[in-house]
Amino acid sequence: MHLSAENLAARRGEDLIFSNVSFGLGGGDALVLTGRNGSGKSTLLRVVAGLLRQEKGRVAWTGKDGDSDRPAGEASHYLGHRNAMKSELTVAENLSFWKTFLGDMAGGFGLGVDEAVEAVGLAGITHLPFGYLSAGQQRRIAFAKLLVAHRPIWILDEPTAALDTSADQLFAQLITAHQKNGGIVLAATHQPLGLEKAQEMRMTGFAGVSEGVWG
Ligand SMILES: Nc1ncnc2c1ncn2[C@@H]1O[C@H](COP(=O)(O)OP(=O)(O)OP(=O)(O)O)[C@@H](O)[C@H]1O
Repeated sequence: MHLSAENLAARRGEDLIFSNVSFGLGGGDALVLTGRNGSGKSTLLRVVAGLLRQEKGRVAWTGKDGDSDRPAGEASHYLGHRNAMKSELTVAENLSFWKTFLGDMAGGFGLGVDEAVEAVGLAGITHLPFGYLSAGQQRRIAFAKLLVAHRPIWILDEPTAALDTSADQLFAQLITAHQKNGGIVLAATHQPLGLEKAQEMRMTGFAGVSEGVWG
């Protein structure tokens, strides 16, 4: 499996936010985007997820079965700043909706709703409306959405915002487990996620990017 981005450029409104961004990730790889506020991290994630059209360049993934040059969004989970859950529905109803709506892609199976909630440390609250949960609990349930349907690519925008230290560690373990299963992770963050073997790409706005290794 391979996710590749070549010479991407993106515009928001009138402004070119970045250009000439390229990377290639294979199964098990993680790329962490860092950089100041407004440097274009969320914009790049949204382009890769297929939620925003790029100005230039291409992004594509090739599946295990040789299914090549497909839009990366087809194979991705996207966890944005917002949690994509309905406040008035219960946790179980929200996650069941996503499990049915997304379904599993070839190559893996999502967890059941109860198992996924347990995996994010919140067993026993699936009957509560999502809107009753604390900000950190809501973020944990949003993360459980990644577990209920199989997608090889996880695109994560500030996944640990509003989380306590134990949740930070839990998310790092879940992301690492995804990598060990051959998954790809692309994440934007202002704080180290504690991932093993993650590459870093520092977004510097229109001036370009520099690459290094995180941790
Ligand atoms: N809809 C829009 N129209 C015009 N400009 C936008 C729009 N959305 C974002 N921008 C601008 O695009 C630039 C990049 O924003 P982006 O959200 O990608 O940055 P970021 O690196 O993720 O920032 P942060 O660290 O604050 O989350 C910013 O200058 C922002 O003001």
